[in-house]
Amino acid sequence: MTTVHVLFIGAGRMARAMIAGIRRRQGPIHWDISVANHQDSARLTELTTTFRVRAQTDWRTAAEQADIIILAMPPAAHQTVLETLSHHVLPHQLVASVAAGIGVSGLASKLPEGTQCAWLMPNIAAAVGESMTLCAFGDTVTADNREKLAEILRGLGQYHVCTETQVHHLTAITGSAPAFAFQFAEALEQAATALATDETTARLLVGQMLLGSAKLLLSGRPPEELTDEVATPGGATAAGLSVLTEAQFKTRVMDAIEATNQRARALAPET
Ligand SMILES: NC(=O)C1=CN([C@@H]2O[C@H](COP(=O)(O)OP(=O)(O)OC[C@H]3O[C@@H](n4cnc5c(N)ncnc54)[C@H](OP(=O)(O)O)[C@@H]3O)[C@@H](O)[C@H]2O)C=CC1
Ligand SMILES: O=C(O)[C@@H]1CCC=N1
Repeated sequence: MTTVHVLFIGAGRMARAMIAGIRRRQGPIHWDISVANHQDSARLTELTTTFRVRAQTDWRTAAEQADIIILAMPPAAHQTVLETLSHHVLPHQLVASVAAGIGVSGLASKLPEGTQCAWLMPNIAAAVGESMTLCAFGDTVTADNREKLAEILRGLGQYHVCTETQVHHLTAITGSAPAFAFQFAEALEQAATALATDETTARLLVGQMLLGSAKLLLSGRPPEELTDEVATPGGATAAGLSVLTEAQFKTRVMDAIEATNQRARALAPET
């Protein structure tokens, strides 16, 4: 079995979800994973014991051994880290960032010319192998490194290769929208507990309802058609849908998407 060395710089929520996803998959590669963060040593200890990863107090040492370096830290931390990394990165290595707004061109512009770069936009469901991850590759990435990264992304769930511009526009849809879905779930759970049941039951009812709805969507049927199938003409669901329409539900969702993507662009360091 091939061993591939992966270094995560940043050990927060996204790194944890990705490592959990990678460790779930029984694929053709053995992943030797190192993890570094800024200062939270308790976090590194927790990751080490849970996921068989190596904690690194100085990522520069581990960077030399890495085949793939994944930047999983806030966009604002990239400038300094990339400046240092540019003195260490080697031509055969792949540098990938999951930071919102960063862009594969932004990444490449701060590293030596020809450095192999990729920009990923996973989501938190990577932890359960159900992320919808976007991936934009830089021009210089070799077929071998594309395949290695693809193997990581298969561990996280589904992935979709697209352009950098598409990742900018779709960040809110795949990276952030799980939080919107969780807010919807929270509102439904609150209604369920206020009206009829306990919290555990409410979680099951709402979670299974969302899972079933997602499966129907993934079967390829359009949401308008599925909505019509639920809403019997003149029936109960139609009354609830009118309230959402009155509140301009779809417009508000679009506003949230735009605000998210704008903020992502603003957080990224200038190229
Ligand atoms: N959370 C999500 O669902 C998603 C997040 N992302 C992206 O993932 C990235 C991380 O987000 P998230 O995990 O939520 O954030 P967290 O705040 O949970 O984690 C950030 C991590 O980065 C580390 N860090 C900060 N500065 C540095 C530095 N200079 N050098 C090394 N490590 C550093 C922190 O270390 P310490 O704790 O020691 O300070 C921490 O481990 C962001 O760029 C975000 O845009 C992308 C898609 C989804
Ligand atoms: O909130 C954030 O900035 C990150 C980007 C996508 C999801 N979380």
